[in-house]
Amino acid sequence: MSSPTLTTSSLAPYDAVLLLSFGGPEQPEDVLPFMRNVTRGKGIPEERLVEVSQHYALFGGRSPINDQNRALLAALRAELDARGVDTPIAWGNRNWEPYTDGALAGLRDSGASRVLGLVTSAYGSYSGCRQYREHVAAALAGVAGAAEDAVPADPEAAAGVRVDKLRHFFNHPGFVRANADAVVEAFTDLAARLGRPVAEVAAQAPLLFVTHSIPLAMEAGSAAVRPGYVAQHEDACREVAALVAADLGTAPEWSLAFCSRSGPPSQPWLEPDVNDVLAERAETGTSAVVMSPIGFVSDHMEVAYDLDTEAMATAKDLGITAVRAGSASTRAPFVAGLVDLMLERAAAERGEDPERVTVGALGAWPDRCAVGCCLQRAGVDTGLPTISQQDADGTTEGAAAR
Ligand SMILES: CC1=C(CCC(=O)O)c2cc3nc(cc4[nH]c(cc5[nH]c(cc1n2)c(C)c5CCC(=O)O)c(CCC(=O)O)c4C)C(CCC(=O)O)=C3C
Ligand SMILES: [Fe+2]
Repeated sequence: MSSPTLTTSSLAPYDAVLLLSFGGPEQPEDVLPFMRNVTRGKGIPEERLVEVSQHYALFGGRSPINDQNRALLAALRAELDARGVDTPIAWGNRNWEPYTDGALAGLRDSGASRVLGLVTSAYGSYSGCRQYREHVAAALAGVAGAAEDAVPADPEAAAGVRVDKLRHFFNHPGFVRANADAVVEAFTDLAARLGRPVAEVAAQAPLLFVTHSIPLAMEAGSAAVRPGYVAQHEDACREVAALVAADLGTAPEWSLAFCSRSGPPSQPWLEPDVNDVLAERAETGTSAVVMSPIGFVSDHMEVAYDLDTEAMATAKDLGITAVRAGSASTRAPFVAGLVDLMLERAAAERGEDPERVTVGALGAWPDRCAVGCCLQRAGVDTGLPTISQQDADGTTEGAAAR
């Protein structure tokens, strides 16, 4: 869905784009070291580590996420080429190879000094926003040769590379359209399985949007400055459901459920869990559902295990026919929307006033986060160096934190 206002074929002032993602193991020996990277300092119980390692073992010790990012990288390259943009695009992960520091060092060595970072998280929270911003700052410190426990206050200046993170895209029309297309396909598939008209099925089978649960303290942290993680999801869900209703001629009843809860049992996380929702639904007579993994950009391990393996088994036990909709992955509207966002941001950095295309009620996410946005725990600002943040006075001119 390319916007008519974004016809320029330049990403100037950016020298390069960096796709930033979570990373995942690619062979059995990688699983435990990857898990330790992810959970370092997070207070995740050892039993949970062992349990999640077994999810990876079920899939031969290989997460699908890296191949999905390779596919996204190729799709973005093709879309940039189609628009006549030859800006290079690289890829780095937070938790596994290829790591962000190596990608940044490579970009710097090839002469890049301004990089546009695209994080594969649609929604803002510590997990999807600040944790990546702190991670890039630490990676830049590494590129600059600083010790791991002595991150300079301005890692971008030290490394000679500035990284701007692209705004969150949960309410961008490309992401919403891609998810809606996938849900329409899922209802069509469900109707075929039941041998009934799709409009009739959409009127009766609930649409369960599913996302990653986070601790309540992290949810509160996400909601301190802007509408929080849950509010962002509800906005996206409402928009996806409206497009589905327009396509199918019937508005499905929808709700938001959570998966992949972690952490100690004493720590409250967002609920309801998708398995509990299925059980409640079965009790009130539901016999068919569509599950849309709206919180996930691709069908990585949370989708492959928590939805396709665990929730599907729950549904089967309960006698519910369930179809899992696809994710945005490399669907054309999503990929085109991401390139629209890159062009929008580049125009803004050139001092132009591009249209900030969004759907829903929340408006465009700011290009730079406010101080105190997306803290890990509400009210606790560790003050760690981060990229893509405003200065304390709300400007972006200072050197310390962008
Ligand atoms: C909001 C969110 C997203 C969605 C946004 C986004 O996409 O960024 C996401 C994505 C992902 N999470 C992933 C994997 C894991 N997440 C874990 C743990 C955690 N996730 C959390 C949140 C999120 N996570 C949180 C609050 C924790 C507790 C520890 C902490 O506070 O950080 C653990 C440790 C074991 C466990 O506890 O489950 C693993 C292995 C993978 C890779 C999958 C693959 O390999 O295909 C991906 C894409
Ligand atoms: Fe996670």
